[in-house]
Amino acid sequence: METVRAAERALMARLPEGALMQRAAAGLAAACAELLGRVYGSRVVLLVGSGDNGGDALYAGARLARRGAGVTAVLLTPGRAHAGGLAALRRAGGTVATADSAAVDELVLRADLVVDGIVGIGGKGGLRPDAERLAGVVARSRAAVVAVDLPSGVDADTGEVRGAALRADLTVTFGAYKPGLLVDPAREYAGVVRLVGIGLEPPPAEAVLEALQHADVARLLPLPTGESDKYRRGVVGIAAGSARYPGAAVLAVSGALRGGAGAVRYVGPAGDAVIARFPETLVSDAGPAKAGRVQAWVVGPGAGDDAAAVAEVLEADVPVLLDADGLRLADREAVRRRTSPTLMTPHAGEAAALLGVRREEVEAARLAAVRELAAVYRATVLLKGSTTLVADFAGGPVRVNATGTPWLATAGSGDVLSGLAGSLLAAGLRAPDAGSVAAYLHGLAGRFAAQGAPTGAHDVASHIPRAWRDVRG
Ligand SMILES: NC(=O)C1=CN([C@@H]2O[C@H](COP(=O)(O)OP(=O)(O)OC[C@H]3O[C@@H](n4cnc5c(N)ncnc54)[C@H](OP(=O)(O)O)[C@@H]3O)[C@@H](O)[C@H]2O)[C@@H](O)CC1
Ligand SMILES: [K+]
Repeated sequence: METVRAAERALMARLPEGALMQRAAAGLAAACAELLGRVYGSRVVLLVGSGDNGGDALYAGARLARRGAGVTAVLLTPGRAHAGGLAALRRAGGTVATADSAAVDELVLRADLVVDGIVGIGGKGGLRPDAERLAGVVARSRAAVVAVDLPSGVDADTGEVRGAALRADLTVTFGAYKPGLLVDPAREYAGVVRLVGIGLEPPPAEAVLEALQHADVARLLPLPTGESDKYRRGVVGIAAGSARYPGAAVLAVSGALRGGAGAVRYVGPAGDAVIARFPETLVSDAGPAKAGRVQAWVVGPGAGDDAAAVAEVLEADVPVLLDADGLRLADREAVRRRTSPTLMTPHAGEAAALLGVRREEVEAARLAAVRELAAVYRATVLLKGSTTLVADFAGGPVRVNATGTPWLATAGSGDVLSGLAGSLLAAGLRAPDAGSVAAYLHGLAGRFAAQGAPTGAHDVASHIPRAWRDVRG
């Protein structure tokens, strides 16, 4: 499993700094050269802060200057720039300016490439005023922007962005991905992220985030054996849909049929619509308590105000997935009391309502929000959005899903996800695995369905089998 994590400052500090910085600068310079195409004669501006992040930029700038680029370092804190890097740049023929000199805006506006070495993992707080002003000039420039380690102004550990930050086309990061490069809103500022190995392997036990890859998902997928019958493969119960929203039931069932459970049992008022589309569904209109045995429940998509169904499901001693109206109707104490796993799948708006904060606060601090919700409900929480996060109340790394696509932001897409994740729960996956595997398959299916064009939720569901095949290789 590829582990992504917060920057490990203590570990880095024990290693020979000069050597690591040279490796970092070499990787950075190579990426810049690739982006420039032709290095000789190009105009490069380095924005240099007072720490080692600026040192990386200076050494990389020296490498580009040796290959014939015109390189100017703009120092934000003259007198405190990395001394070795500055000397190397000067030796290579680079020039130096200070951020307050009148010519700096012109330099930035005419540059082919701007290298953001203002601040890296050592940054605290947002950009300071002089850096903020420069960020504005960079935004007006046509230059390509390469961020060193991470875009200056974003929070490396949380992905939060308070105030202005540099917007990069490419971020060259060293040793390990930082949460700020993977979690929105910071992720948006990073552009394409390239990892340059510098010989630092983070200890997995200290990971803050982790991302499943194909091989991890393939290991977790529930596969039938010779012994399997439909009951051994698990029955998933779907309590969803209403007279007003029968489509939510159909879509949740469409996801559930492709999640590995042996059978799907539907309970609710949309049975006719479900059967018409998926005749293999077991349908009943009695409440969940009378529906017969299931190995996991999904409750909520399009369910309207059926609080009784939600309460009945929460009493069941099997894993429960709460989505949409189910999140709103569930009693917090009833969820906390449960001894079987609960998986909650809110989007930012629903998470905000549950936490009693504004939606913008959840969007600005997704990592903190998903952890808090998991702790408050003693549940596993899958926070949907441009980067889907899965946190468990027991702690451990938060899982970030890498397969999503903006095309998935379409009506009914969440209903498909809930059915799929519920089916994986019924097939025996742990709640964090069911949530993260479902998000992974759903994201891939969304990509296959969309292929660069708008798509509907039913189409995403019908591409789930292709996602399975893709994962299994
Ligand atoms: N260690 C290693 O082995 C390797 C590390 N590497 C590289 O080093 C980077 C980390 O370097 P670092 O620790 O020197 O911190 P860094 O991010 O440059 O910033 C700290 C400086 O900035 C200042 N400052 C703080 N906040 C600020 C703000 N908001 N706005 C402006 N300034 C602010 C603060 O000074 P202050 O003014 O607060 O006294 C301090 O001087 C890392 O990201 C990677 O690029 C690679 O070479 C690989 C090997
Ligand atoms: K930076």
